[in-house]
Order: sequence, then C-alpha cells, then structure tokens
Amino acid sequence: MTRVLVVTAVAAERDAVVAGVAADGGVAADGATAAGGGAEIVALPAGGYALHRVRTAAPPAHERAGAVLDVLAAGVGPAAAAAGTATALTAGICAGAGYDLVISAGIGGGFAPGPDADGPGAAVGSAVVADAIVAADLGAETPDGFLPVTELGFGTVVHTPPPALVRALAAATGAACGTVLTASTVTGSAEHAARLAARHPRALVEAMEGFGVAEAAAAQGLPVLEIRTVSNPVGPRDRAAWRIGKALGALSAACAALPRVLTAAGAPTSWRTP
Ligand SMILES: O=C(O)c1cccc(C(=O)CC[C@H]2O[C@@H](n3cnc4c(=O)[nH]cnc43)[C@H](O)[C@@H]2O)c1
Repeated sequence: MTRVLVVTAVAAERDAVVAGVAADGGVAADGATAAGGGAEIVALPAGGYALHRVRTAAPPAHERAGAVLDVLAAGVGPAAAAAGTATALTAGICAGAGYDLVISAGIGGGFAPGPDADGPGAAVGSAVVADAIVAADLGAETPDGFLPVTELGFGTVVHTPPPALVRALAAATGAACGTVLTASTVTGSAEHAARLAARHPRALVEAMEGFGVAEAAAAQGLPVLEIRTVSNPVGPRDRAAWRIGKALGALSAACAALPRVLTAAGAPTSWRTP
C-alpha cells in the first residue's frame, strides 16, 4: 500500500485536494465514501495537526495497488510548511506507517511568458507541476544583487522531483512543467516579478510552501512533488485580480488524477532519486 502525504497551506486547499481524490472513487480509510466529504480525520500526537485521510480504490484482490493519501493543511509560508510536514512524516514513522512520497499542493501566482519565452507562462486557472522546487529568497542582498545561500557556501536552494513522476502527473493533468519558486513574501510589483523571472527563466509559479515541504521530505530521504494551480498573476498587488475559487477548482481537477498516476507509477522505491 503506497502512502502519500499531501501538504497544503490552508484548509480550503486541503478540502479541494480531498474532493479531487475522492472524485476518482477514493474512499475514506474508515470505508466511508470520501466523495461525500467523509475523509477520515486523524489527529497527530503533536502540534494539533489533523490529517484528512483518503484511501484510493484498489482493484479487487490488488489491495497493494491502492494508496492512502493523508492531506494536511500545515499553514502559510515555508517555515509552517516544513514544521507540519516534518511532524506528519515523523508521526507516520512512529506509527509504523511511513510515507513513500510527499506532495506540496495549492494555489500560486503565475508568471507571464517572458519576452523570448516560447511557452505560455502560467495563466490564471492553469496547473503547473514543478520539475524544480526553488527557494527564491534564501540568501543575501548585496550591492550587486541577490546571492543565494549556495553562493555563500551553505545548504541548497533547489529540490528536484522524480522526473518520471513529474512527467506522469503533468501528462495526466495537462499541467505545464517548470520551476516553482518558494518565497516568504508575495511579489507585489512588476519590477520584482521581472527580477525573479530574469533570475529564474523557467519559473512558472510563485508560492510560499514548496521548498519547506521539500526540505522536510529530503531530511527523511523521501521524494517530493509540487503541484500548483494559478490564482493570480505575479506582479503588481491587485487583489481584484485574484481568482482563488477558479484555482481551487483546478486544484481539485488536477488531484483527481493522483490515484491513477500513483497506481501506474510502479513501486515507490523507484521514485527515490539515487
Ligand atoms: O497581497 C495580498 O493582500 C494577499 C491577500 C491574500 C493572500 C495573500 C497571499 O499571500 C496568499 C499566499 C498563499 O497563497 C499562495 N499564493 C497564491 N498566490 C501567490 C503569489 O502570487 N505569490 C506567492 N504565494 C502565492 C501561497 O502559497 C500562500 O499559501 C496575499
């Protein structure tokens, strides 16, 4: 039985993920039909966290092909995401039910296509699967511009999801593949958006949790994915331009593909990067 931890920032994203997985015939771990919102609620022993547990339907006599997806709303920002992810992963190990994969899922801001970009950028309502999860503001401002911590001799700023899983999830959802940036501050100007796009020419989405989730997954040797649906353009702050409902609907639709992708993806051991 494959066990997947899906981490969102807020409850609305969590519920969108559960609704999507349940729409594919998932059932709550207690047997109730998750489609009725019946996901089993599992309280973690620390931190006041609650997992919403959905078991994907396995073909008869192929119980092992099924998956259990635990969906956690860990809070906004990389620190909250890392803390919640680490707590849930450790609780799983202590319960003798460790996870095989971690997914950061939620809404995000979409970058416009660059001046010479051959891609469409990431339009509001579209889905993006990260082939690189990048910390956009982990480093130092200098008179010559931003230096990532790796240039300062520390740590890492990139986590790379398993390419085969990225391709499979993108193909199943119609999502674009590219860099998803993690920032601690939402971009609020065209100038900063342009700086980020110049620094990260493959960036399609800006969000606030993926790198925190990825760091917690990497600390326990687990593969990570990030899937985002676009709620707003990255650039000048314009709350009237946010389309959160549309993005949440797209998130449910994208997550409906997860059971099929996970079932077809082979043994979880094949997902770990060497
Ligand atoms: O600018 C504002 O006034 C504002 C109002 C409501 C929410 C915010 C957020 O920062 C939401 C952050 C939350 O949603 C994700 N998200 C969505 N769009 C973006 C974005 O353009 N850049 C970064 N994060 C975004 C993020 O992952 C958080 O979970 C702001």
